Amino acid sequence: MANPSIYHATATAPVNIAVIKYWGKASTKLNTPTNSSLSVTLSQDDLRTITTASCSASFESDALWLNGTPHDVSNARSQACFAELRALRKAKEDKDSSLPPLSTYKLHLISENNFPTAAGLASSAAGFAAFVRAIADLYELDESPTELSRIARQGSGSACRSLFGGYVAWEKGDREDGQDSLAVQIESESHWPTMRAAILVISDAKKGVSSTSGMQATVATSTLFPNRANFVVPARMEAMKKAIVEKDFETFAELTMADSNSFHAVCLDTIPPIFYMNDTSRAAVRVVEEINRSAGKKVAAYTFDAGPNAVIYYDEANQDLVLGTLKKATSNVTGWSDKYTHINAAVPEGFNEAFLEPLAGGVSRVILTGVGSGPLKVPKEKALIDEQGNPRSAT
Ligand SMILES: Nc1ncnc2c1ncn2[C@@H]1O[C@H](COP(=O)(O)OP(=O)(O)OP(=O)(O)O)[C@@H](O)[C@H]1O
Ligand SMILES: C[C@@](O)(CCOP(=O)(O)OP(=O)(O)O)CC(=O)O
Repeated sequence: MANPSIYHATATAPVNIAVIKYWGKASTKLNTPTNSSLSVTLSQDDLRTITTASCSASFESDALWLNGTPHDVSNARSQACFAELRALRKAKEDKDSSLPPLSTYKLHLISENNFPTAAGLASSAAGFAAFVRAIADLYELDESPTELSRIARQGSGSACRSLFGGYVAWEKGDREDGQDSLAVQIESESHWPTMRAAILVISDAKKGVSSTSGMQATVATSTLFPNRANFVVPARMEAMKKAIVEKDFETFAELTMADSNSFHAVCLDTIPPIFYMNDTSRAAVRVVEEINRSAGKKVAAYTFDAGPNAVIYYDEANQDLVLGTLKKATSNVTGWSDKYTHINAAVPEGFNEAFLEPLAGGVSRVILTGVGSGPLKVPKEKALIDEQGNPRSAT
């Protein structure tokens, strides 16, 4: 028999990979950034978090199960998200006394990522976006994704961008209280639907230096950093928005690669230095540069987050050039199945094949995906809880 006193809602949320990177906090308490950033939301057909938010008068404490294991929610970031969402629900209940008092109930969240957690594949972004979206749906909140992004930002900065599909900016904001540090959609996924991303998984181990501690060390010690945050990124944000609006892939590629390199340069300039890229990552950079050189124009753009994995953006029009080359180097790894059997493993004319070998051995898996939508509602019957409120798996 269903337990009528358990309320629940389920949502999925996407990963986003920044092309102008967030690196540096203006306030660690508010989790506001030193610079604005901009990302592409990736398709949930390939990478997604699914989260069921449930609440009941019978629950004794707030709790989260992540991939089947209890996960701490006593940290300030999760607590900030809970508190803000409860306050919005409470305001609704105060206006309408017929509403059940969900804001007074403890929350149980059950969440699953269908990709490695804490491995530089933006799990915290999809994770906190799904966390906030699912609770907002449970509470039937009317706030817009931009308003909810202010809450998700406090869970993990990059999460604020995962509340939208397509091309998303996180405007750093200027206010002391962080209220204007929000995500906005620049263009939806349908504006430039031919944008594709090939992720080369070089390591799915948990990374050595977390983004949070890494960026704080950079702000504290890098002399290159103020120039990046105050001058380089603001100009790039404007140029990147224009490139996206105009669907100008060459400019998009130039800016994406330059910004990834600038971010990893300030990491190297941190004391002690932080290395996220490894030899295989650098081999991926050389392969992309060689694809572009031999094609005579920029048809591919690499970017690396706080880990060694490469994300390579390209336009579907150049799929054969880009995927053909990547397939030639990595055809033995998983990810090339089904939809990609027709891609001929071949390099562009004039491509120097000596660049392929250093990449070949270091890639463990490819994930071939594209631009995608923001969070989605999941029907009640697919919730990650059973009728008694116990966790159950999505698969
Ligand atoms: N589905 C989820 N629900 C709630 N929290 C999550 C979820 N997935 C990940 N997280 C949180 O994010 C943390 C991992 O974030 P971390 O920044 O270390 O790695 P990452 O996001 O995979 O990498 P990066 O942000 O550098 O790309 C987890 O330990 C957990 O606290
Ligand atoms: C390199 C990045 O991926 C850093 C992401 O940092 P997080 O959003 O994980 O950091 P916290 O706010 O401390 O949780 C660049 C980016 O996504 O913009």
